Amino acid sequence: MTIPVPSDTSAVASPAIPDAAALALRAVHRAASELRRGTPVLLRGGEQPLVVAAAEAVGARGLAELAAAARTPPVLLLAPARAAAVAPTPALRPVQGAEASAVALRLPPGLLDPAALRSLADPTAERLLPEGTRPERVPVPAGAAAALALAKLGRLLPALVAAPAREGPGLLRQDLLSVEAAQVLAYPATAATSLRKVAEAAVPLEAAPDARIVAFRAADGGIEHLAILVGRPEAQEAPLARMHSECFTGDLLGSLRCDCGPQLQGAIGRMAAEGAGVLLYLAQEGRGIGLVNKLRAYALQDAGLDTLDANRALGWGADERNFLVAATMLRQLGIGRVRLLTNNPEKLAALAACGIAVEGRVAHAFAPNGVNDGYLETKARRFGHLLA
Ligand SMILES: Nc1nc2c(ncn2[C@@H]2O[C@H](COP(=O)(O)OP(=O)(O)OP(=O)(O)O)[C@@H](O)[C@H]2O)c(=O)[nH]1
Ligand SMILES: [Zn+2]
Repeated sequence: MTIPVPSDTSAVASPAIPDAAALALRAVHRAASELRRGTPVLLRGGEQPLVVAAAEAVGARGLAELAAAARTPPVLLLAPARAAAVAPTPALRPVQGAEASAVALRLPPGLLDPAALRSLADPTAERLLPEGTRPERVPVPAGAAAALALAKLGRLLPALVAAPAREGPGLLRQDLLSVEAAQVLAYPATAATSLRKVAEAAVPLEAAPDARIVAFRAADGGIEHLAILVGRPEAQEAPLARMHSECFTGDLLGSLRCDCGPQLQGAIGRMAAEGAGVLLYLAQEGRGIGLVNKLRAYALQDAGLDTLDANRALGWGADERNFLVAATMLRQLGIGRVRLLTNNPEKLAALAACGIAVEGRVAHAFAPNGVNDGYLETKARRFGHLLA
């Protein structure tokens, strides 16, 4: 029996990326998974390693492992916006550089418990703290910014228990995974540039019978990003393109809270009408915060915050997406110039900054549906979205 060889081997071959980059991606991806399991990890880079665990995931066992590896009692690391809600007192000293993006709080013994940590981390899980147990601000340890970044890569709330690690063989016996702070900070760019085509097939769509899907995977082994090609966009001078961030609720369920469903279908329909286009379906649910955190943000929006303040209250930025992913995919598809379907000026600037020539913007606004009116109004007023 002969095994058929695909005619386009670029669809299956995965050119090697430099060893150091591959090892860095592996180390960071593993460490983020450990945090999701409630296991502590070691962050190296400062004068002494920091042992950290995710506040929303750590249980009694993880806290005991952390204590065994720590030189001092742990502190709680939070993003500044969340810390302002938990401990509204001035910082002890002005903070500078990367550490300005984190706040450290001393944890009174009563709060070093999984349920208390979860409620300190998560504004949607808040419960009253016992009288006199308000956490107090302390100096931020080196590596705090990388610790918060690692939790975010694991799509966890940026809230961690952290302590300087003990030196010596005792630490090795703990068998904790270790990762470099610099590798964590470089991860989004390293992962984006490591994307490679891993599969390709024709998938005729109701609105676009001549459609293909090309799947791209990063060397970290994480979730794939998809390109939906209508016709042959690579043969056009500057084809229609859309960078569409995944929205489980809007794209799949038809949620009325956002405009993603109509934007997705509308983009494909428009590309079919023009005869060609490329829609990049990016695994960046919730503007990069993940579905679980988007649901938390929705709960905060139901309590009165808008979409931007809800992200910040959870400790995230307003928009955590990285569009280098999209530029890498376009380049591998042989598309260097595009007309971008979007209302978001940040997307135009971000794609251009990654080396794709953005020849113009094609407006992509849909009428409010009675539920998403406030959301669309916030996008225009606070994100600068263009309405036409
Ligand atoms: N965090 C958060 N994400 C949301 C919310 N509503 C929708 N999203 C996410 O926002 C993303 C949709 O953004 P896009 O449509 O790609 O882009 P955009 O920034 O709105 O710009 P356009 O190109 O004009 O649509 C999806 O990942 C949604 O899951 C929300 O209230 N909070
Ligand atoms: Zn949506």
